[in-house]
Amino acid sequence: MTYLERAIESIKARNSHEPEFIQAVEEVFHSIAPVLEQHPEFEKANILERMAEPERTIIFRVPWTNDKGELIVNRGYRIQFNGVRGPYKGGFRFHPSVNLSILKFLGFEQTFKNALTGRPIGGGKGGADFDPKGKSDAEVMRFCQSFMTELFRHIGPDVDVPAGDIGVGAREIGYLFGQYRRLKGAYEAGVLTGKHVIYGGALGRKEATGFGLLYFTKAMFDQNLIELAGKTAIISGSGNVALYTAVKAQEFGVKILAMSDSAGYVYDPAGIDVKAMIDLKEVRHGRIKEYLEDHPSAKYVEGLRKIWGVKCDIAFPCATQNDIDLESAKMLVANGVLAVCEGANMPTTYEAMTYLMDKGVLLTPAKASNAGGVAISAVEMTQNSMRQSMTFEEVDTILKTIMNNIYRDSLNASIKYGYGHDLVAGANIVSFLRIAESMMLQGDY
Ligand SMILES: NC(=O)C1=CN([C@@H]2O[C@H](COP(=O)(O)OP(=O)(O)OC[C@H]3O[C@@H](n4cnc5c(N)ncnc54)[C@H](OP(=O)(O)O)[C@@H]3O)[C@@H](O)[C@H]2O)C=CC1
Ligand SMILES: O=C(O)CCC(=O)C(=O)O
Repeated sequence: MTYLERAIESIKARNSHEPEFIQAVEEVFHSIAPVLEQHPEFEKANILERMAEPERTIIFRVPWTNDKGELIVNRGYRIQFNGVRGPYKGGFRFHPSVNLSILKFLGFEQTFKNALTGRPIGGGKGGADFDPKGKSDAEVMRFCQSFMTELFRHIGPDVDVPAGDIGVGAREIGYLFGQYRRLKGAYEAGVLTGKHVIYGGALGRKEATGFGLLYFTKAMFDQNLIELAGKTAIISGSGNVALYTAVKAQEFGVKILAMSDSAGYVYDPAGIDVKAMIDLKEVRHGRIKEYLEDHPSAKYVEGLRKIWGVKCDIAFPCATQNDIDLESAKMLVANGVLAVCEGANMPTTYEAMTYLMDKGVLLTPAKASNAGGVAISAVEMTQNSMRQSMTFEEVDTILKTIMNNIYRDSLNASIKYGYGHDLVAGANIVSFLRIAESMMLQGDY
């Protein structure tokens, strides 16, 4: 058995009840076999097993009272995965499906993604099995206050800097920040990112993940001499990442044919009216099928993953993990898809990813193509430390540069290690090397 095989076996045995976590680890570690051959020192330092074990996992009780006066108990988590390159950094997910496996996969992915940005940030992730959907503002506030009442002692601008993810936007970040400030008795603006711009958030953070995804996609299309303008696309999800993917895609001349939520998708042959979709989702907090009320030519189809049967040139999975399974990938290929560009974290199963690449479909790996959000979170941290703020245009220019750099670095690493134009392998290798070398320099922790 090679070192790589032994390490994977050991990690699987230690985390046998965590399928999403094992999936994320295997995907990265399979890419780095040629790197290990050139760096025998990594085996001696047992880098792989150290990298796959979070530095710290915090699990805590979150009691709160609902509007009926009932006391509800949720479970809160913070995984401080790897702090070798800076304060732990990564979002909170509030969703009923949240468990240790999902948060560990997200924390592991985040560590690699953050290294790709080139910014001085480590990796972490957190959240709770709390569902903000259908809750009043007052209930969400009480939940966030209780969550932060435990968590505040574990985070800080130089320690661990959380942000948003599924179910956590500017509203939740505001309540969390307010409670942190109250408990600390200090205005530590850089303790959370994704804050409202009126009190220390960065202009452009809200748009950054979606816009960054399009900058990365454009770099890939340019490299392959394919025109982006005039293409058709479908986007799963209709949350933060999906909406701003739609905005920038449209600006680049792409026609969005369909978008979804967890109940179903809407198809608009005239092209999705993105402004109306933002109003429906961000302002009115409606379900996606309500889009039909003002757009009678559109149709609504119920069911998870049904959207992948819509014929398109580009698929942007922007909802959640394992959204594109093998069956969905086969539908996309049968309909002639050119590219799958990942906005969500690990939205494509390993089998689906392998199938798509074997069929010549261009694929942008999430940890590279959705890194724009956390990259601009790091810019927000910088602004907060300097007590300054930048214009939207300044932030957008930084975002473009970072996304183009990630594309270039991933492509070069893929070529250097014999993978050709495989951005999945390239992104895994670049980030692995940055983390491994930083760990080697800091001793055997
Ligand atoms: N926000 C950010 O900056 C970043 C987010 N990401 C990733 O992008 C993805 C989307 O995040 P974001 O847009 O912030 O989240 P939001 O909560 O804003 O939106 C999530 C969207 O996905 C849909 N969805 C479909 N199926 C599921 C499911 N099984 N579980 C949860 N949601 C589902 C939701 O529909 P419904 O309303 O019906 O639940 C909703 O439309 C996630 O994978 C996240 O980790 C990655 C990088 C940065
Ligand atoms: O902005 C951040 O810190 C985290 C964003 C995030 O959760 C992600 O990149 O998956």
